Amino acid sequence: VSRSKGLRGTESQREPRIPSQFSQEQRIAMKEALKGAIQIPTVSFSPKELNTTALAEFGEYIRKVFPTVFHTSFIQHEVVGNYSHLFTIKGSDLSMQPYMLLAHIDVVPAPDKGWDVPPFSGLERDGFIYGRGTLDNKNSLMAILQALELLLIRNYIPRRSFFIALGHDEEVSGINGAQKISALLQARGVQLAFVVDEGSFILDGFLPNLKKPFAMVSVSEKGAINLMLQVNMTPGHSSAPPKETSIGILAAAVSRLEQTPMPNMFGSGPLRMALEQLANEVLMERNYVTNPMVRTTAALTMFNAGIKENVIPPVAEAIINFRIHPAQTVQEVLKLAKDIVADDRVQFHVLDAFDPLPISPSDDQALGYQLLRQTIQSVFPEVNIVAPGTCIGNTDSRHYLNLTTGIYRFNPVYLQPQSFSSIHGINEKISVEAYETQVKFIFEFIQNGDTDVEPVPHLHEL
Ligand SMILES: CCCCCCCCCCCCCCCCCC(=O)N[C@@H](Cc1ccccc1)C(=O)O
Ligand SMILES: [Zn+2]
Ligand SMILES: [Zn+2]
Repeated sequence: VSRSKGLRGTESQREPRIPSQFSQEQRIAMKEALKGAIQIPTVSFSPKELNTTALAEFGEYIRKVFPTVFHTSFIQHEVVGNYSHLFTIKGSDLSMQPYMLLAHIDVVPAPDKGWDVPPFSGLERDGFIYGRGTLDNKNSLMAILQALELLLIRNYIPRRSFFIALGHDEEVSGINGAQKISALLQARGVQLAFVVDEGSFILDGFLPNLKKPFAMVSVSEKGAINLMLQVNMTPGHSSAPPKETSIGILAAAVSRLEQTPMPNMFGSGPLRMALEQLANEVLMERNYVTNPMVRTTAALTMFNAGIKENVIPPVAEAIINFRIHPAQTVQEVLKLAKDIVADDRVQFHVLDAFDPLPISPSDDQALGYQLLRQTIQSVFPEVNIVAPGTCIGNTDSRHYLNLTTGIYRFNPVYLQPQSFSSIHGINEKISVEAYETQVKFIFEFIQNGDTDVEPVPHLHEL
């Protein structure tokens, strides 16, 4: 948490800096490009149900909208896993370790109901572009390519190499996109200085006792367990019901899980330093958006039982989606869940699970974190708190653990609680101004990446 600069700036750059000012024509073109991206319905329904027609169309679209990116001699473009894209931008100084920018092409489904404008229309209303993907995550994808296109047409040549990885199945696990790109780079012996992905924002109005917005750069993300609970009982005629049925036993078990919060871990994990000063423990756990920051959560997401109205069902099943706080492990959460359920008739089947992700460095020597902080300070001078935090969901970045210890999740966009609800919800939108600022941020960030690794010590202050 600091206001001071952590990296040496322009004196270590060899090329003159390109100012992040864009013509009126360019500003119109960039917002129209985002609208066009929103109009392609790249929806992921499940790992096996992707809109492959839309994903292929999206590949054609970026070729059309960003011609310079695709026709620059020092940029290599590859399609991975049929629909994901990997760009290798070769810098002039191969002694500098490369980094990687991530974004994803796919979006979650968006039924029309409840939207002010159709979710795949990309319509502009009152200065906002509406549609699925405007915050998650076509804004990042388009802003990255747009910033690079604008730099290239001004003859920019990077010193430090970098990669851009655009996954096509993040919303359904990333195993055919990000995971394949990661394996490809590993096979090539690539090691990255750091990775920047989606996963956090400039948070505005989330903490009741903090009026000022603050930039939360997530240095970890929660683990997860998909746990299937199953109760098997003897079936029979519904006219003579037993005292307890599989449905009743299971319902009671999941209700106990829902009603018994996991322990409050406030003060543990990467948020510790910042939160102890920024936040109030009790107020945080009362709010459903901030509660996941302080504990492991348990969401009852699927329930299945019964075969006929007049048959006592043999089996009842439920799925609980846990998101594990960085201060806990899969094994600890399973033990807690067993103690809460406290019924041997309820069988536990772990469908899949992973521990919280390692905590990336955020000290003065951490290049990725310091570059983000430096760029936040210059593009958002009004934001004077930058704090490390935890991402409450999972992102494609978890597939790149083999390539780097520096994984940072941050979108340079203001987020209010209302806009948080629109992510995976209704009326997802971004203001034209916020999108332009995101392009500017990446335009600056890429140039900042060319600085030498010479962190300058700074004072910690709030
Ligand atoms: C200290 C102040 C606390 C304020 C808390 C406010 C939190 C607001 C931050 C909002 C960021 C939310 C962005 C989360 C990105 C998660 C992306 C996502 O939805 N991922 C899926 C991926 C997935 C994983 C596994 C299987 C299928 C899909 C997810 O479910 O996590
Ligand atoms: Zn996303
Ligand atoms: Zn998402």
